[in-house]
Amino acid sequence: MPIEDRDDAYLITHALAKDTLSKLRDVETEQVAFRKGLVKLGRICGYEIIDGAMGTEYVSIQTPLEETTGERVKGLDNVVIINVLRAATPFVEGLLKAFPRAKQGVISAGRNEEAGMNEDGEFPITIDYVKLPEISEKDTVIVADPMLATGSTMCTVLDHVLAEAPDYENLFVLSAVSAPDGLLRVGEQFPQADLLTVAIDDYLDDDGYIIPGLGDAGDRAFRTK
Ligand SMILES: O=P(O)(O)OC[C@H]1O[C@H](OP(=O)(O)OP(=O)(O)O)[C@H](O)[C@@H]1O
Ligand SMILES: O=c1cc[nH]c(=O)[nH]1
Ligand SMILES: [Mg+2]
Repeated sequence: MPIEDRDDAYLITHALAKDTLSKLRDVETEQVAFRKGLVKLGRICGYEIIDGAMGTEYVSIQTPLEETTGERVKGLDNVVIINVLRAATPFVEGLLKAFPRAKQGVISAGRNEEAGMNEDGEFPITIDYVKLPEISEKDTVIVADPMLATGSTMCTVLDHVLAEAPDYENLFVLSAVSAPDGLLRVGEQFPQADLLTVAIDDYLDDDGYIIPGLGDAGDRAFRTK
């Protein structure tokens, strides 16, 4: 079973996903390998979403020799992927290999780390840019961000995504590494979303970093520190 149902999330358990995430965690993995790893992980997660959540339908196929029955993934033309800048950019590049015809939305969201976490364990989030495609009831929406820490970013992003359609249900939140606090926060505020992740880590440190995590995904992919 490639996707395992846990109480707080669905775990993507494909062996290559675990292998790729382990390379991403390694402090010795430098920028290029880190970015490529995020692309690869996005592709694997995309394939797993297709396999575990979308299913196939039978279609009639004419081979060069005779007519037969084949299978086609259902709903591949009705996928929306939301890229949460900045760390999700390489992750989304990988997802697009699985969903090449997806409509894409972009939301630039950043944690105000200087302000720090408030007493409820939330960061103030600055949103600089929002450009979303029209989302229809038929669409499967995947909001991708490799890191789900306190969940402050994802909750703010989902507020924007669902502004026009608050009851929208065909919704996946996809991350590579999640902290229990973030899963809890997003799960409570957006019970209609299915939370998908490759790993649920142990806890958040005092600066809101996931432990053991993989460090700062944006900084490692973009070499900003
Ligand atoms: O769950 P949260 O506590 O909100 O943390 C997760 C967010 O933090 C990181 O982004 P960051 O703010 O570092 O911006 P960046 O992607 O530009 O590096 C990460 O990419 C998530 O978007
Ligand atoms: O551990 C963390 C937490 C937030 N953002 C990251 O990139 N890493
Ligand atoms: Mg971010």
